[in-house]
Order: sequence, then C-alpha cells, then structure tokens
Amino acid sequence: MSKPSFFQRSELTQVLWSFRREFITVGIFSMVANVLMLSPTLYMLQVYDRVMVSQSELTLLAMSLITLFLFGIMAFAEWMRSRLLVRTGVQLDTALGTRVFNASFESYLGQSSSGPARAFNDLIQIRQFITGNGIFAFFDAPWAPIYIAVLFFLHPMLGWLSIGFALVQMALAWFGHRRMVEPSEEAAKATSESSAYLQSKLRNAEVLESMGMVHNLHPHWADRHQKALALQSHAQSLTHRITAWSKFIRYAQQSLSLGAGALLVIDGQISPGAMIAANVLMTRALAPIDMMVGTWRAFIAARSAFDRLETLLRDYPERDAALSRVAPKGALTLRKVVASAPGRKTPILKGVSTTVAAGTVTVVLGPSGSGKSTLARTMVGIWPDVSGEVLLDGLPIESWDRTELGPYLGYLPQDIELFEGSIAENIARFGKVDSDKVIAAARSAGLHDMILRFPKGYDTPIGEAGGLLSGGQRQRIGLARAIYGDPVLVVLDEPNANLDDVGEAALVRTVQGLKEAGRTVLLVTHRPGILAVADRLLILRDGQVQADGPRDQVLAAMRATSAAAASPPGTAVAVQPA
Ligand SMILES: Nc1ncnc2c1ncn2[C@@H]1O[C@H](COP(=O)(O)OP(=O)(O)OP(=O)(O)O)[C@@H](O)[C@H]1O
Repeated sequence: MSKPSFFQRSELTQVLWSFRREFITVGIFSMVANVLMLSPTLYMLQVYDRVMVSQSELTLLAMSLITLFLFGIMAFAEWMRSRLLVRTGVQLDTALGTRVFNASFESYLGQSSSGPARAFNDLIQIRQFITGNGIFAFFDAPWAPIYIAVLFFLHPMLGWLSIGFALVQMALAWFGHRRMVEPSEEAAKATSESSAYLQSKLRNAEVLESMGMVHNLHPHWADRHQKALALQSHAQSLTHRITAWSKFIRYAQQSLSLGAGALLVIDGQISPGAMIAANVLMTRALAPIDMMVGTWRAFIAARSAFDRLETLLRDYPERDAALSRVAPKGALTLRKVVASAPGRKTPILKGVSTTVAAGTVTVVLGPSGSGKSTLARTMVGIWPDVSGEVLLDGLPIESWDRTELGPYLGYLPQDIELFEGSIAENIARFGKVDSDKVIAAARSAGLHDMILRFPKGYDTPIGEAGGLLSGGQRQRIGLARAIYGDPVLVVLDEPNANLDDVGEAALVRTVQGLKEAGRTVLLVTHRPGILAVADRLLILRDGQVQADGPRDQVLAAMRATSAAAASPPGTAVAVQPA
C-alpha cells in the first residue's frame, strides 16, 4: 500500500502509518458491529409487523434467538476493536516513548521548552484519544449512510429527515470547532503557564519561606491563575452552550422522527413497526455525529498535542548512530566560538579561540559574569546556541554520540544537582555500579571516610543523606561523579566554591592525580589556591580572552600590566595571549 502524503509528512505520522494494519482491523470490526447494529431494527420490524399479526410464538422464539446470536457477534466485534485500540495505544507509546524522551530532553537543554513532562503529556493525550471514545465516532460515522439508506427504504421522508438532522449536527460541530479552537488552546496554555510558575517557585520554597517572600509572590501567581481561570471558563461556557444546542437537536430529532413516523402511519404509508424502527435507526445514524460533537474538545486537545509533538520530533531528529568513534584523548580546540542566549542582545562568549592540549590542566579565571561557566558548558558541548568550532580531538563535539562520549567526560557544574538514588548510584552516574571504581572516585574526591560514617555507607539514599550532606560534601560527591571511571576530559566549574582548606587540598591532590594520569582538566575558579596545579591560565573578560598561555607567563604578564597601570601612561606592558 503506497503511503499517502499526509503520512509522509513527519516522523509522527510515519509511526501512525506503521499501525495501519491495526487501524484497518479496527475498521473491519467497526463494520461488523455497525452492520449488526441493524439487527434490533429488523427484530423490531419483525415483532411488530409479523409476530404481532401472526401471533406465532415459534417465529418469535426463532427471531429472538437469531437476534441474540447477532448481538453476541456485535458485542464481540465491539470488544475486539476496543482491545485492539488499547493495545495499539500501548504500542504507539512504546514506539515513541524513547524518541520523545530524548527529543524533549534535548529541547529542554536547548532552553526551548517548558520541560520533558509536557511532551509526555502530549503523547498520553494522543494515545488516550486514539484509544478512547473519540476515535469510535470516526470509525462509526462512515456507517451512518447505511442507516440513512435503510431509512430511505422505509420511507423517503424519513431518509430526508435524518439527512436534515445530520446536516444540522454537522453544522453545529463545525461551528463549535471554529469558535472553540482558539479559546481552548489559549486556556490550556495559560493553565500550563500558571502551573509552571508555581512549580518553579515551589522548587525554591526554602528561600521563599526564610525571607517571607511567599506573601509577595502570591499576587504574581494569582494574576496568572486568574487569567487562566477566565480563559478556561470562557472556553467551558462555549462548550456548554454547544453541548446544550446539541442536546436540543438530539431530543428534537428523537421526538420529531417519531412524529413524522406517526404521520406516515396515519396516512397508511408505513406500518407501526417501521415507525418505531425508524425512530431507533435515526438515533443510531446520528449517534457518531453526536459523539463527535461531544468529544470535540478532546479532539482539539489531541490535535494540538499532535502538532506540538510533530514539531518537537522534527526539531530534534534522531541522532545518527553511525558516528561511533575511537576513544578520545581529551584535546580541545575552540575556534572563534560565539555563545549566545535567548533574550540577550550581545553574545556571552564573543569569539573565543583557545587550545587545550591533552593531559594538561587549564585554569579559567575572570570576573563574575565574564562567561566562565558558559565556556565550561560550551566545552562539554551542552550550550545550545553556539557558532564557531568546538573540537574534541579535532572533531566537532556535537557530532559525538553523547552516550558513547559520556564515560570519557567528567563535568561538575556550578549548581550541583544530585539525583534520587544512593550515593554509590550517584557517583556511578546511575549506570552499573562498579564498587571499585566508585570507591576510587570517592577516595580521590576525599569522600570515602565521610561516606563510611553514614549509617548505610555508600548505599545511603541521597534523599535521606540530603539532610546530612553539607554544601561542600555535595560538591565532593559531584566531583567524585565527574571523575568516576577515569574520564579523559574533566571540566570542573568552581569545584572549590564550597570547600574548606582540607577540601581544597583534597581537590588539589585530585587534580594532580588526574594530571599525572594524563587527563585533561579544565577548571573554572575564583580562588587562587588551585593555581599551583595549573599548566595554563585562560583569563576571560566580558566574553573575550584577555590572556591565555602557560601559567607563569600569564601571571608575569598580568603583574606587569598591573604595574604598568600604576606607572605613567605609555609604559604599559601588553598582555600577550600565547
Ligand atoms: N541561560 C542564560 N541565558 C541568558 N543569559 C545567561 C544565561 N546563562 C548565563 N547568562 C549570562 O551570561 C553571562 C556570563 O555568565 P556565566 O555564568 O558564564 O559567567 P561566569 O563568569 O561563570 O560568572 P560567575 O563567576 O559569577 O559564575 C552573565 O551575564 C549571565 O547573566
């Protein structure tokens, strides 16, 4: 079967296309169920027009048994199609789960989405729609013409009446769609913004409480909440209005079709059995349209979720798995790197070029806000908006497979985030815990003895240990995690920010150990104590390299510059970038 262009347009539609067999089977079951749905009508006709006239109990028994049998098949077909749809939903989730996880994670990293949870909600919404009542309406609607044809067969007037009601129902659905799409989407957006605001504030609950900020923040949240509430009630009142009209049409149809039937019976054009049967049949024919009106909101929500997910998967395509490489040595080269961020007029890094040879220790210094952390994040390849070249062993860092590169890379961010799990799992980066490596990393970070003092040692859950861990200890666990498994490139962003002298001495030893083992270390710091282990210094100022070269040379140049600054003009010694 050749793929229609709609299904070719995106990864998501292609995955849907791969379930075509399941949907065709659902269609076949729907056909069986819908055709058999005519059996109560036929039964009614037979009972009224034949059994009542002939008074034959045997015919009634035979008719009843046949009808029961047909009902059995109908129920089976209904059950099978529901089961199949539920299973398809689970398979769809399995087929897309990992992709959505990776893509939403990347988009979150790229600061272009509110978080991975949104994408998963979208996936759930799509799954629920295609396995819920909404989709049945789509499968049942095509059978409405059969019922209408039977109505025509009973009497053309009944046929036209049902077409009239179908058109009114469809017009209402269309009108509902036109009026409701925008308000519903706006309401959903405002609601998720308000809850995202609350979530972000809750994360800093301690700060809010300690400084009595809750009171001040409340109006900010209340504004957003009120806006969401107003939009929601507007959208809801629209829905209720449309539902009320839909009910009116349904009741009118039920009664008027009976009335029209009675008129035809009085005129002697149809039998009383046909009148009752037509009444049931018309309700049945219009049920899917009625259901569509009822599930319109779910359909709109699923459609928006579909669009969002389609965009997400398009913007973050699957990475090419073919790019597996040999183990890197840890040499880094930056060429004219410009790192930007949304909402900033000027870039954070403005054309940084430097070379970090494998097996060396480079310390990055610079005033607060000069771009040191941004440089560290750019070097590990996680800054989203970078131009220029960041090369690891001569190859663009973004071309490395992250899962493959991960074990070769150690990164300690400025804000250490430890994850739910044991200390050992955190140090082992949640991979398979290799006890020897965990202990080696903990020893290097000067943590081992401290961990042993915890009641459950390395198995102490971080949540439980959270209360026991000081800022410095958390930093050391982060450091142990960064050096776990002996990575070739270690980037440490202010690893000594929370350390005391003992901790700093342990850090110096760790860095020295890494250097002796031939590892490349890049260390961002404010404190001069660590300079002793540096081979090179890189000084940033306002996103540009102010000085870069062997440590002593840079220090000497800096001293000369400050001396020159104190001397009369014209005698300044320029800092020579190496
Ligand atoms: N995600 C971001 N979006 C916008 N601007 C950012 C972002 N991250 C950092 N910045 C800005 O970039 C500049 C450099 O930040 P960065 O954290 O790299 O500096 P730093 O030298 O590490 O500072 P510090 O020593 O205080 O940690 C700052 O002005 C900061 O406000």
